[in-house]
Amino acid sequence: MTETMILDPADPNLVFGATGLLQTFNAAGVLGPADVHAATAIARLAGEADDRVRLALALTVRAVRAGSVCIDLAEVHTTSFDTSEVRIDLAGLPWPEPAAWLEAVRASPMVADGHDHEGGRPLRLAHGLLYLERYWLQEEEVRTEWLSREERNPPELDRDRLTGALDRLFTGEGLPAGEPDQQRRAAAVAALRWVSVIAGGPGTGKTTTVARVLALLLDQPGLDHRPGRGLRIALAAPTGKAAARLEEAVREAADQLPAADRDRLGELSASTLHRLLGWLPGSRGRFRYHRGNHLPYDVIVVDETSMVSLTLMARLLEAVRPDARLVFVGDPDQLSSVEAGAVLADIATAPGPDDTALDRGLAALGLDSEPAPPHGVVRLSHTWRYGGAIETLARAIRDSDADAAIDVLRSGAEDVIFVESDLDRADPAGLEPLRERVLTAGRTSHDAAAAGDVEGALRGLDQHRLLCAHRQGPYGVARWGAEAEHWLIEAYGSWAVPAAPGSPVSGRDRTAEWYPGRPLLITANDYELGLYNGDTGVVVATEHGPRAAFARGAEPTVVSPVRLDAVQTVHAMTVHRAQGSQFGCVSFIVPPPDSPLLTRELLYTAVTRATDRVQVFGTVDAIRRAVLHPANRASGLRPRLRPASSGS
Ligand SMILES: Nc1ncnc2c1ncn2[C@@H]1O[C@H](COP(=O)(O)OP(=O)(O)OP(=O)(O)O)[C@@H](O)[C@H]1O
Repeated sequence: MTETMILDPADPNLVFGATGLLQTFNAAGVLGPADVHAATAIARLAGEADDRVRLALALTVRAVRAGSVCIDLAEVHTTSFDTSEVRIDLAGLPWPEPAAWLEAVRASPMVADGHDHEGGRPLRLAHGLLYLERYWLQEEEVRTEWLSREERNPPELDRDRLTGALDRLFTGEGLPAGEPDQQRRAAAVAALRWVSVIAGGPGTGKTTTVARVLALLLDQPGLDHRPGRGLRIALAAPTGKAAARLEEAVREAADQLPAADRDRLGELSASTLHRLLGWLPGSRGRFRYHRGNHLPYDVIVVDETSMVSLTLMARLLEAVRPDARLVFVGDPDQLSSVEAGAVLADIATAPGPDDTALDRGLAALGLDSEPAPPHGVVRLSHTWRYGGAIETLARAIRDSDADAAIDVLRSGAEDVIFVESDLDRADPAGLEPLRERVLTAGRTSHDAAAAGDVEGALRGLDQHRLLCAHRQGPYGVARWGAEAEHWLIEAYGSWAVPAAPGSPVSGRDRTAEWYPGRPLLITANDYELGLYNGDTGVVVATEHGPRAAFARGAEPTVVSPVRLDAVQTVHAMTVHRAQGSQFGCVSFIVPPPDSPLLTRELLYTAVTRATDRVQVFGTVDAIRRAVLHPANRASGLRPRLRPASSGS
């Protein structure tokens, strides 16, 4: 929901009847109606009359909506909750004095005070942070499940076989002289631990490494090596699109393995995490597999882990047998999940105790040139897919080097275009590269779709994607999607629109609405169809009438439009929604420098969605601001990823 500062009696964001601090913070746009209502109702039930405690509760609810797991009462007055598209002046608000506020919260009957306090209260104050109890429990679950896997005796392995397989599968060929083979190291760590992370940016060979890790494990003696028997392997990702990409990429990587390894691997398919966990209709977050009914797999690989929320990670970890290997794959520098948590980034940056078992294991494999990485996280840094200006730009953003990022943007490189333009205007200058890409990709997709070519239409769809940070306003999806649609109509005429301009909705020609090449966005999960919020597809003309096609590994999902409940036309989308996908060309509308959404992770994620060309539209000030401002998601996981005895 967009927050606003405007005090308008008809404003749906204002809660009439709110009192005290809740009213003030609601009127200022810090708290939304959901936060105020939740805090009022819970405080009433708990008999809590202290205004400051009600405010703390409402802010905790607000923080979760903005992606944080908890709040720090001493810091919250400086927090810009980053779902807001408008910056709110926090300094002018009547923030309670922090020490007294903390004491009031600590004494409240709504608050369980301390790590070990019994549960059953709505809030928990632990390690200086205030949580909704539900998120505290999930964070504890992730922490303890992760640590219990670290503390178990390492998996038993035949070291000689492992060394032989590492030598066969990781030759280091193609790496610059002297550069250590981090893929080999990541594979060894994945084999030697119950839980590990293969981290890296696009094209660093994460999936290639996954295929080889699986080959290493299948090479171990004592297993029935027939595909589908012996070692039971699951591949999963948070979205349908990401699962489809994982399946395809593992298949391609497997094709490059020596024949015997390839045969042992067989055909692997990937699913969404929801499907893996056994989504139950109408169960509101309960899954078929859980602590009391573990998943049957021996190895579970999860791709695009940056998109996994705290809640989903907690459900996954409890559902996985303690003696199953978990390999997480992802890019910790990307935006975090839409829902609360930044689990991958937390784990990838958490300090850890010395891992002596892993040190010994790596030494036995001759991989002891560096100490064992904390928490089994190995970062791949060599890029194999492309080395052009996109990579240089991504690296500069990740390294927080604003001057270097601006140099690349202005370098005139073929694959990085920077249009320095004031997008706040009605008719901004320099949009020609954007218009050209919109028209070319639209044409390709339409022509293939009109000819009934599903694959071609889907390929056209991925040729170009227009990304924004905001939904509304001069920098938002609504404006830029309409702009793109306008260009398409102007260039190609009526096929590019759902109905003739100006025609009343009731008089709409239903077939015209499903015109070939119409780009679609799914806006709610549909587990029956296996389509998920954020999936994109395209309408294709078939002999049976128009059909909606979605990329799904080897076989696209093709469904009748009447079966789609939550779908809209997508000419532009948010960067968040584009996570887990890549496109030939990406055009990114950079928000203004004062946008709370403008973070390093946002810019990095937008830029790295492109494989061949990125077009950035905005100002140098906004780029500089983004590069220098990392996202700020509060969570207690990073500092607490160590045994409780060493840090409560
Ligand atoms: N060690 C290697 N030697 C040669 N080529 C490699 C190596 N590792 C990866 N590649 C090649 O680099 C490309 C990217 O690899 P891969 O798809 O595994 O990367 P990724 O990190 O999974 O990428 P993304 O995150 O974009 O999906 C592939 O074409 C792959 O064949």
